[in-house]
Amino acid sequence: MNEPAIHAEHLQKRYGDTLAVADVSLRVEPGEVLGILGTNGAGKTTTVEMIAGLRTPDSGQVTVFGLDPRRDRAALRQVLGVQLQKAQLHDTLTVVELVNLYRSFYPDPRPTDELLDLVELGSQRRTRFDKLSGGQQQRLSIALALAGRPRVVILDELTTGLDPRARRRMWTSIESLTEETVVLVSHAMDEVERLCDRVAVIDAGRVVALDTCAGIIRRAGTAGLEDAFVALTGKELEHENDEENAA
Ligand SMILES: Nc1ncnc2c1ncn2[C@@H]1O[C@H](COP(=O)(O)OP(=O)(O)OP(=O)(O)O)[C@@H](O)[C@H]1O
Repeated sequence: MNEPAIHAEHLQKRYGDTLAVADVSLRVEPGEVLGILGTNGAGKTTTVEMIAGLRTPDSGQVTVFGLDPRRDRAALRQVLGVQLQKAQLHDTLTVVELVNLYRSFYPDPRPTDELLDLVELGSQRRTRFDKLSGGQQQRLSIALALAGRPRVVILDELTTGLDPRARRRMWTSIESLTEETVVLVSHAMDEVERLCDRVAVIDAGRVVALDTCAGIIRRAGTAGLEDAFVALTGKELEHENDEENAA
């Protein structure tokens, strides 16, 4: 079998008394789009932060194309792009300055215009980061995650806070990433069903299902992914975009 893009085995992470990640094992194949689906506080962000080397697991192992995210930091930076929920960027730099700053970290970066087009920020190129809307800031952070042509991209809450049109356009952009391995943290069923080859359902820090959407639905014996999620976790997902989508 080929080397996996991501191989996580029995990851565990605690914050004080909170067991954020109890036991997460995942294998993501190169080129695959894996969704991580779970309710608030399920442990999704902590899981991807351990994959990205931003947090050290208390126990367990993770590799990204064979690299240890903590030990092989410099090498990992060349293969992994991360967009986290809250981007912390230099507020006073403009969109194009930030894009070019990030491009400068890599030997063969994507062209500036390609990045701006991908997230539809071409007309905001001279706007300072702190003058962008929340959705624009989020789109910029996705462009920055893709600047170095990473082999693996982690996107945490790709479209949360985006309006319905921006959401659909972002999906189209992600669908154009055919070479990359993508880990997409989400609590939106429609997003996961459209974009992901397989889905890991995480509940209370554990993987309770890891399969294609169709496989998860079949095993749960439900009509759709949403009902399967409820059957697996006993919890409902929030629907922050529903009202907007109906508009
Ligand atoms: N830095 C931290 N310090 C203390 N507790 C934390 C910290 N980060 C997360 N937690 C707790 O760990 C648990 C898992 O959090 P995590 O952010 O990984 O979940 P999540 O599934 O990404 O949630 P969300 O969908 O709300 O982003 C939660 O109970 C959260 O409150």
